[in-house]
Amino acid sequence: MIPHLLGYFRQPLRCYQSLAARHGQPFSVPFPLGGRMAVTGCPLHIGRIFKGGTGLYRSVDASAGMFYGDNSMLSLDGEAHAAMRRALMVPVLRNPAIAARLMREAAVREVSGQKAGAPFDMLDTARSITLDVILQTVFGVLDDAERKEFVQAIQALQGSIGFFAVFVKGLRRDWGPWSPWGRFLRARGRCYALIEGRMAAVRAGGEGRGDSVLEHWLSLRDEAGQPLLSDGQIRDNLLTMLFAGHDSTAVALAWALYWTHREPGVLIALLDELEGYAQRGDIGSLDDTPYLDAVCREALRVHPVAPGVARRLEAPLQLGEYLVPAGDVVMACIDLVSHDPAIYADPQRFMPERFLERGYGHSEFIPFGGGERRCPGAALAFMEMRVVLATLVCRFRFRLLERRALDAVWSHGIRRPESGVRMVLEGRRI
Ligand code: HEM
Repeated sequence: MIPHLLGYFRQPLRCYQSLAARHGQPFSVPFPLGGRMAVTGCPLHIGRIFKGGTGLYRSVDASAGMFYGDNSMLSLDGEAHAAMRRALMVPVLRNPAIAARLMREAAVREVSGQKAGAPFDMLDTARSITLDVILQTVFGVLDDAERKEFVQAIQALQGSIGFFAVFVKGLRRDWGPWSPWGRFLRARGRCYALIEGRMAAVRAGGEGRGDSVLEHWLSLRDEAGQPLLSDGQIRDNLLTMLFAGHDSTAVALAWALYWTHREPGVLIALLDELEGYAQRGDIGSLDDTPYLDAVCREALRVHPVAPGVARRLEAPLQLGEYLVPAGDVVMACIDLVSHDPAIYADPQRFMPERFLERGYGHSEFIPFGGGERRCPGAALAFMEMRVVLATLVCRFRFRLLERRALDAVWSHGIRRPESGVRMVLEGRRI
């Protein structure tokens, strides 16, 4: 178990490729939270995993609620999960035109604050942009003081999640504010207090722009005219959105900007396609930009934010010749399928054109997972990648400081570029 875990955490892709070469797919490894896990990057198996119905799976970690709150869609299973998703699945992009405008403004504001000629970390900049966007999407407009408080509270919560507490349940105990779990609980309490304050303000004064996720959830009613969601359900799921909704998008954006500036041909082709957007600045010019889409898809393919998505089985599941027993975990391995040379020729190379030359199936391109737990923020995240990337390359000239191949390292439960993507702002294009 230990050598597997060490190899996995250092280089998940290499570890899984060597196990797949030795044992075929799916192959089985010990699962840190109990039992074994059948891992597969075969599109046929992945399709089968994603087709499994509501009753087939339960959470891989029964105590997930300890992190996100018991009402979070991340903590629920089976029918309770399906019902919560039905209630909560407002299109996060309720008004795409407004969302795109705020994404563009957030991108310009953040980068305009950089000093020309001084090195900066593009991942940090992307995080500020995506945090701003998700806060405005979830809560509507916040004043500067409120925004600052939310940003500090979310960053403190993120910084408080210890690596070991994720995998060692015994460490999830409150031994005071200096203990790892105690620090986490207090940081989460601060976020709860801010969210509850915002809910009260919206209720009391109708504060808000009218199109925020919070306002929508507060307005939902059941057949008897009673609120559909309790305060606890709204609070836990708002925190889930804030948490799940910014870091992963920032990482994907940072990788897209890294490759765009590492491969000069990619930047040239992108600027060529985006000429209309650069001249007019209207979001409508981004409606038909296949190369921009392909760059974003390729960044998600080469560097999946999560190595795979896992489900614990309630009933046995046949994957090829292997019957995975109930109680074990199955993983649709994003890393393996994204780097399968039979699907993506020369998989280590960043080649956006591959997405122009052919389409990829739902089980071949899975950066957002699939089935009933597919990422509910996928449309928002993809749109944000497109708008922010297009805006930054059209408005600003950047130089990449580290041209070497960057590894991905674990951070706060996802993987990010090891040194954050160091860049220099060389000037403005427009
Ligand atoms: C590039 C950015 C993003 C990537 C790569 C990403 C990826 C993922 C993946 C792989 C999953 C697991 C899916 C599964 O189990 O099949 C997931 C779940 C989730 N994501 Fe995202 N995500 C991104 C952005 C977002 C955003 C912007 C939001 C919120 C607005 C969000 C909210 C969530 C939530 C709430 C879940 C849990 C869904 C459930 O368990 O039912 N994500 N995401």
